[in-house]
Order: sequence, then C-alpha cells, then structure tokens
Amino acid sequence: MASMNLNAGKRAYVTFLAGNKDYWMGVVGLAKGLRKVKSAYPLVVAILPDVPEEHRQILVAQGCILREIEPVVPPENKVGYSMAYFVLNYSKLRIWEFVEYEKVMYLDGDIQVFRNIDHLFDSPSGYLYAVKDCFCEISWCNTRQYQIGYCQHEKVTWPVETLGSPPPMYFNAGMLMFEPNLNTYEDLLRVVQISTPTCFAEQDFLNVYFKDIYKPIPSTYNLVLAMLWRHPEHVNLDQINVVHYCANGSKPWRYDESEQNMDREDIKMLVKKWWEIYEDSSLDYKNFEIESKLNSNPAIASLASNESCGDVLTNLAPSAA
Ligand SMILES: O=c1ccn([C@@H]2O[C@H](COP(=O)(O)OP(=O)(O)O[C@H]3O[C@H](CO)[C@H](O)[C@H](O)[C@H]3O)[C@@H](O)[C@H]2O)c(=O)[nH]1
Ligand SMILES: O[C@H]1[C@H](O)[C@@H](O)[C@H](O)[C@@H](O)[C@H]1O
Ligand SMILES: [Mn+2]
Repeated sequence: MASMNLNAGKRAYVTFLAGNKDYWMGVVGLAKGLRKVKSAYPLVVAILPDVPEEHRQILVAQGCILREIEPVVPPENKVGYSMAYFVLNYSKLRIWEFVEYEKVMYLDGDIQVFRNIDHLFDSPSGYLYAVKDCFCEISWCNTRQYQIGYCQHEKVTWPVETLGSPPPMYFNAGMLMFEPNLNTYEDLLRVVQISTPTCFAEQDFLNVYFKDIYKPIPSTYNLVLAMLWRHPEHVNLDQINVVHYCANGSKPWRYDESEQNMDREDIKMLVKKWWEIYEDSSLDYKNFEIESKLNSNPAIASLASNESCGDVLTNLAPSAA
C-alpha cells in the first residue's frame, strides 16, 4: 500500500496570477511540471479579481486550487518601478494569510520545476528561504551595485573605504519558502503602507522586512536565467531543479529570440523543455489522475486492459474534468 504522507494538506506550492494576458499559460506549465516531478503537494493559485473566468476554468481543469485575493495597493511610487507592472506583485503579501497551510513554497508563474523539490519543505521552520539574486542585468542599472560592477555571486570585494559596509544579502522573490502567519500578515500590510516603494517593488520590501530570518539556498532552486551568461561557473545545466524564465524575451509562451542573449543554445534548450511539459497531454490533470489510479490498482489495471476499459476510464475521471 502507498505510504501515507502526514504532511499532505499542510503544505502547498503557491503561485500568483493577475490580469487577462498570457501569464495563465505559465501557471498551466507549472502545474504540469509539478505533476511531472511527482510533487506530493497541490498548486494553489493566488488570483486577483481581474483574471477572466475562462482562464480560471483552465486552471481548475488542470487541478489547481484557486484562492482569490484582493489587490494590495502600496503608497505612491515617486521613483518608478523597474517594470511598471511590478506594482501588482505587492498583492503577493496576501499569501502570508494562507494559514490553512503550515508551509508554502511560492513560485512565480514564469518558473518551471525540472526536479522534485518537495524536500525543501523539510527545512527548519522559522526562516524565509530564497535564492540570492544577480545584479548584473540592465534592470539593475539604477543601483550602486550595478554601477560598480558588484554582484553577490562574484568575489568582487565591496569598496568599504569609499562606500561603507556592503549591502545585505538580497534574494530574488520569484521563489520563496516560508510559513504563513496571521500576525506577520497583518504586520506586512501595516508596514508596507508606511514604506517608500522602490524599483523592485515587493521584492525590495520583502528583502528589508525579512533580512534577519532570510536563509539563502543554492541558485539551482531558482535559476535566474542571467546566471547562464553572467556567472556560468555557478551553473551546472545537468543539475537544475528550478528555472526562472525572467530574462527579457525568455518567457516560453512569448519567447523572443531577438532579445539579448535569447539566441543562446542553452536558452533555446530550456525554452524547448518548458514547451515539452506544457504540450504533454499525459500531464494534463485528468489524464494523469486516471493513469496514476490505474498504476496503483492492479485490479483496475487488468480491467482497463480488456474491453470495459472505456467504462472504467469514464468512471475514474475526476469531476473537475
Ligand atoms: O500581468 C501579469 C504580471 C505578472 N504576473 C505574475 O507575477 C509574477 C511576477 O512577474 P514576472 O515573473 O514577470 O516578474 P520577474 O520575474 O521579472 O520579477 C521579479 O521581481 C518582481 C518584483 O515585483 C517580483 O518579485 C517577482 O516575483 C520576481 O521574480 C509572474 O510570474 C506571474 O505569476 C501575472 O500573473 N500577470
Ligand atoms: O535580478 C532579477 C532580474 O533582473 C529580473 O529580470 C527582474 O525582473 C527581477 O526583479 C530581478 O530581481
Ligand atoms: Mn518571474
């Protein structure tokens, strides 16, 4: 008999979806990727009210749990965001309210998992786990780090004499593991309203807020694509767990080869791998559920191999299908 997972129900992957554009495709890809690596936990989608019904139905049919959230609106930003739409990402703070789960792993919709990462949930509680960001891309051009060519992935020493203490470690907020907590949630919402927004929106805010409990994890748990050309010595393409298609032009569903670095062979390979998962119908929720029920029950499997196969499959189909 299959062993019981005592943590089922207490842990979840969570992603975020806003608007009526094409990010739902990323979420479908992620749901199928998590199934492919046999993750034991569900994918919850924190969804803003502006996501159309049609997209919601696709996600439900892909086995996602939808959890509608209200937007979080930060104070006015006088300096601008690196990308205007980053303002949306403040709504991510609502995930700290998901206390029906003891632990959640947040993954951006433009992330794909290529290996099972469930074991990260077993890391000690009380910390926020995330991967150190890379400061080398043009999106960082307004920061002191970028201007002096300093990145936390390189051994370039920070010029203490002229610039004082080095900046604290800084994580990319596309992948986070933490424990939802109502006190923290209320406090996050309070503090965000008295904080001045900066170019990386909630990512900057979360970095400041959680600086004392942030624990860095290896970059393979959120491979920011720029690492491939900025810090290749830290990347082993055969050992990748999680890819974050965040570089300009790299989102697989709107991949643009004409953008800088997008004609690289490694990028083409990773985009292709994303599409293979997205287009694999055996990973669709309905087909996958049937397949795993057949595999786990020899009696059904033998029935399915004879003529009544069609009936058995129909009876096993999940109601969401
Ligand atoms: O129209 C949109 C825009 C974004 N998203 C969601 O918001 C996430 C974040 O947007 P991007 O992935 O495009 O952003 P980046 O990866 O470039 O941004 C990084 O910086 C951001 C700063 O706000 C966030 O912290 C984000 O999680 C982090 O990975 C998406 O994955 C997706 O899940 C939508 O659903 N619809
Ligand atoms: O370093 C990353 C990268 O440059 C992404 O493209 C950007 O969108 C992120 O916010 C940033 O943290
Ligand atoms: Mn992203």
